[in-house]
Amino acid sequence: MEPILTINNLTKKFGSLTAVKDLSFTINKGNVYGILGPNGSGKSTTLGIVLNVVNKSTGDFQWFDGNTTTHDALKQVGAIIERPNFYPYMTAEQNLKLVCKIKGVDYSKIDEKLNVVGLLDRKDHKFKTYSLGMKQRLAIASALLNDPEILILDEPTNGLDPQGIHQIRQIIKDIAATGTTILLASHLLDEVEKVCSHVVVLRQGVKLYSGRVDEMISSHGFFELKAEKHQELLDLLETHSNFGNVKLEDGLITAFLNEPMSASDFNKLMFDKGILLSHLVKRKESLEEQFLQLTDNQEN
Ligand SMILES: Nc1ncnc2c1ncn2[C@@H]1O[C@H](COP(=O)(O)OP(=O)(O)OP(=O)(O)O)[C@@H](O)[C@H]1O
Repeated sequence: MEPILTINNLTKKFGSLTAVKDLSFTINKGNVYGILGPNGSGKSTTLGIVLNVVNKSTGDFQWFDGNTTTHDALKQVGAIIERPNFYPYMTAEQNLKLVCKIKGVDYSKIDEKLNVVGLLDRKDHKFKTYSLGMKQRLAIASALLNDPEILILDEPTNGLDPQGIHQIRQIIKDIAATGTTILLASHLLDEVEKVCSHVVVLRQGVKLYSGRVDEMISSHGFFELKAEKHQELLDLLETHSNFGNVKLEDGLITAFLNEPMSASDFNKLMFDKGILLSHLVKRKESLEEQFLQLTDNQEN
């Protein structure tokens, strides 16, 4: 496996607040990674550090094989960590020409990248006439102009309507299918499930889980769960054939998942009953526990 980004024991403090704590993970070439966590869990801070816009406190990170400086490595990184910002009275094409000049990229890339994001037929329209979704797609086209090794996106579907969300997710998948590595931050489990192959789950700056998305919840084993609608959750688990050994102790429910279950089926089950989990811990083995925090996954 070819490493794109390796993060080792990274910590970031803002005064007395620890935004990222002792975080380690590796991004390998060709995969789609999500950093998943509720607001304030340290996602943007982590992205900011590896993109050199936020200073780390302690720990380390290295791009690629570690033989390139961060400054040089970032020339092979496309990133969108802010709201798309282009000249409003210039067309999409004119805006991208400016980006090409700054990045030293040939204009011939413009049509190619506008095509990737489905904006080729709108390239003569002024940026200010674009919808939010189109603005985000233009930002993606812009980030792709120099054919980056990795595309980094912070909350790529925030504020978009369902159609806009669907389009952006599909575009990300299309880009990934061409071999570009993707790293996106999201507070939506749904987004990570639909788009990502791998995930790093953060809560209050601490890594709770990292690994494949499909292994996050799908394999059978013991779970600890908590929800406000306590009784409903108990009833659901007790009557559902795929759960056994359901117990309640000190407000914490434990259950055994008899058969593998996809994360989306699991969430649908909870969602249909109106149950919002505040805590879900999967006990993979008795000694090694893997934690998942799904607190705000269904609020949107
Ligand atoms: N420049 C800063 N100064 C002080 N505190 C900060 C600064 N930037 C972030 N923080 C704090 O660090 C913590 C992590 O913030 P961060 O933005 O990384 O979280 P996040 O997971 O990206 O959440 P969100 O989706 O809300 O941006 C938060 O408590 C935030 O208030």
